[in-house]
Amino acid sequence: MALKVGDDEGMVDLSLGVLEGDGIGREIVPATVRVVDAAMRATSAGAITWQKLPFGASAIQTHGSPLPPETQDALSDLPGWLLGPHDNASYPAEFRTMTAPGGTIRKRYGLYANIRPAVALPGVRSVRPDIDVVIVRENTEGFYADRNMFTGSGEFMPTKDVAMAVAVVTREACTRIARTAFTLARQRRNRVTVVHKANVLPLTTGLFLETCREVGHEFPGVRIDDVHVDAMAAHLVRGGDYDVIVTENMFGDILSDLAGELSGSLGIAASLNTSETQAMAQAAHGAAPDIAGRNRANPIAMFMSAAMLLDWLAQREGAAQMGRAAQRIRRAVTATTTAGIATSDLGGLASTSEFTENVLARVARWS
Ligand SMILES: NC(=O)c1ccc[n+]([C@@H]2O[C@H](COP(=O)([O-])OP(=O)(O)OC[C@H]3O[C@@H](n4cnc5c(N)ncnc54)[C@H](O)[C@@H]3O)[C@@H](O)[C@H]2O)c1
Ligand SMILES: CC(C)[C@H](C(=O)O)[C@@H](O)C(=O)O
Repeated sequence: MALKVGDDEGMVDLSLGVLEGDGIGREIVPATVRVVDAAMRATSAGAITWQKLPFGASAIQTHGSPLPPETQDALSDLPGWLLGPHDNASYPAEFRTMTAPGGTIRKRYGLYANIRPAVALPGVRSVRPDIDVVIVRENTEGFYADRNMFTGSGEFMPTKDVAMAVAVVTREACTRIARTAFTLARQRRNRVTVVHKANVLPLTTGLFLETCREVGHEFPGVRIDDVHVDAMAAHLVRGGDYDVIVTENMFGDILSDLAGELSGSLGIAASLNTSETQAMAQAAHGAAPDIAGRNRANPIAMFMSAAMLLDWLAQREGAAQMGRAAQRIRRAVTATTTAGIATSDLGGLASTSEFTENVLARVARWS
């Protein structure tokens, strides 16, 4: 792994990957690199060497694949990276039949836990200003699994008039994601809510629920309850108070977009994908082709995802200064929104670059 804790001060010498992706990724990812570098400098946390790797539509042009082998090889050796959103729906037809590249990366590197917090920011509009939940999404199975007994890969068509997708749920994957959720709840408000659909899918989501309940016995201080996914959608809008929500892959995909938008905008919905050894910062939102190239995208989700990555690396390596750099990014973002500066998705007037410059100024100001 390309991470060295350099000296007694905990300064790091670190290589991280950068995969810009498509659409607004080309705006928000370079902005994030600047913000992370500024926060590392301001906290004397050390230096990051960024490895820019081919990914997305531009990689189809240059390397014949949205996720070329050289990118995959490079990621194997890195402790972490920033992944911009891809606009796979716009790729040429032969690439649209493949698993979306973001999903492929999660499975290829075993990034089984997708941690997606939803919390409102000060100073900007929010449907649920009180929301403070973390959705822990199982990232490798369900309908996204690419091993099934019929084809060994995702969806298939037994005849030209019938299409099928087989959801895979294993006790092993449920156990590890449940442990992630309960461990996180211990650092928060000691409550885990399992979201499932066991009234209709008692074998697959039933196994998920049963396994989470079993794992709950390992964490006696943490309260556990469960809610059907359709009811959870209603409870989240209505104002239900939850702490950690653990759920399977596709339910987590949908509920995290809902929770992000309720907190203010999809543009602030951060996420971190992790295994035991690697982590990938990735906004929960997509490439937003409707606003791409117009300097209108909200970069907060990507900034906050990067802060989550720094925290994860800091914890794993015992490099406390990197945790301070993460905290510096979060404080600079909230100070900026508190000052009433926000992009249009949050009701503000700032462009992506104006918002970024404001955050950069605040990152430096406290040094
Ligand atoms: N993680 C990923 O890489 C990822 C996630 C979701 C969708 N996608 C892909 O992105 C493409 C577009 O998908 P979609 O339109 O369904 O979802 P989307 O998340 O790209 O956009 C949904 C809506 O949210 C807005 N939005 C999203 N991010 C924003 C931001 N940072 N700032 C301001 N507004 C923002 C968009 O303008 C749009 O109105 C598709 O090709 C899809 O497959 C990729
Ligand atoms: C584009 C797609 C692979 C992705 C998903 O469905 O997981 C997206 O919605 C996300 O949440 O990152």
